[in-house]
Amino acid sequence: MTLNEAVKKIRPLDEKAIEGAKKRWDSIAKPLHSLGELENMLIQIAGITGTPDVRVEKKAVVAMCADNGVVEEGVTQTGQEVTAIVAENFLNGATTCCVMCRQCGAELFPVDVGMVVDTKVRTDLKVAYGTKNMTKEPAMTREQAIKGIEAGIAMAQELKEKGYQVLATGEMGIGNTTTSSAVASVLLGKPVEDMTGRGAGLSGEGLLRKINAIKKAIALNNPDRSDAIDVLAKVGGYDIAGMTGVYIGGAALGMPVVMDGFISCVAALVAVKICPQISDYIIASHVSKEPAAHMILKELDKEAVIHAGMCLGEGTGAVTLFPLIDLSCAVYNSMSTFGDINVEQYEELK
Ligand SMILES: Cc1cc2ncn([C@H]3O[C@H](COP(=O)(O)O)[C@@H](O)[C@H]3O)c2cc1C
Ligand SMILES: O=C(O)c1cccnc1
Repeated sequence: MTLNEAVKKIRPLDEKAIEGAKKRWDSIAKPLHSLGELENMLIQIAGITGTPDVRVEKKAVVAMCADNGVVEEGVTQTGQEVTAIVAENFLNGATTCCVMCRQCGAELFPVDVGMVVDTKVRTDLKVAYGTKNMTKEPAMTREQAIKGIEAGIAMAQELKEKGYQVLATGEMGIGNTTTSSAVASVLLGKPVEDMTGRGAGLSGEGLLRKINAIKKAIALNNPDRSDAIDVLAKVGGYDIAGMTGVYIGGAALGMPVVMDGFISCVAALVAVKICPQISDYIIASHVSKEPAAHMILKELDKEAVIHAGMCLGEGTGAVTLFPLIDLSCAVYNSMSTFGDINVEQYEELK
């Protein structure tokens, strides 16, 4: 499916299914709306999937792996080689996100969308061997950015065919908090200083270099704020593009997509700028510790239920939401209703 085809397929949520899910929650023998956002999450999933019969048994994380040319500017604490090491560790079950997935019964699918080396991770959706250094030239061409997005759409399609019912976005790409801050700064029209944090543990001196590199890249490439693909191509990366595609593909195929942290939220912002309706298909998980994370969530008009000071990436925050979705489903699907029990006891609650 091309980007244009996917965008054309996106429909408003199913109002009948939403009403059905609300009715189901209100019939359950507990105080009304007392599970707060956990109730809203399932109502949203009902609207996305078009049925109040909410089942979220098969869950997948797509981890978009790519390298970012801007790493040459000394904007990260670790070297570029770490991208490939962690990417291969996804296959060995040896990353943080793998451990979390195992614990809660989710599957992780790493994809090489643009790493500088080939590894055992699948390369069939690879667009290029890393982006260019955006402080010297555009990170990607527009065509490459669209190919990156279409890699994400292809993954959503593949996982839908394999029977997955909910997707989460994850990534691995040293330097991708630099590109995320650049994209966010342009799309939100906010100062680079306010949008930039320490990523995976950058020193104070490094943070200054990072801010300066982002400023230089934006000044040189002059991305068009009203054209999210232009912004993504000039100062983004393949990892962000791939995740943008997962949101677009998920929305086109009627699948909920759970956002992870800062990088993941920036990719969602790009998707929503391409097609605002996609927002209805996105579920927020946590508020990353990166300083601009809450601003992106605000721009997306999303409420994240987990405030745990996490800033790991890979999809870890999104996977942390999975057990909460399971708990919510368990209550929704198996609790007794006011109709099943002695109604008089509960009369006051209704
Ligand atoms: C060993 C290691 C494992 C990781 N897993 C996720 N990230 C996280 O850190 C990177 C972004 O931070 P920055 O922009 O500062 O490079 C991304 O790959 C993100 O997923 C990691 C980073 C490291 C070092
Ligand atoms: O919020 C995130 O996803 C994040 C923040 C810092 C480093 N890696 C990921």
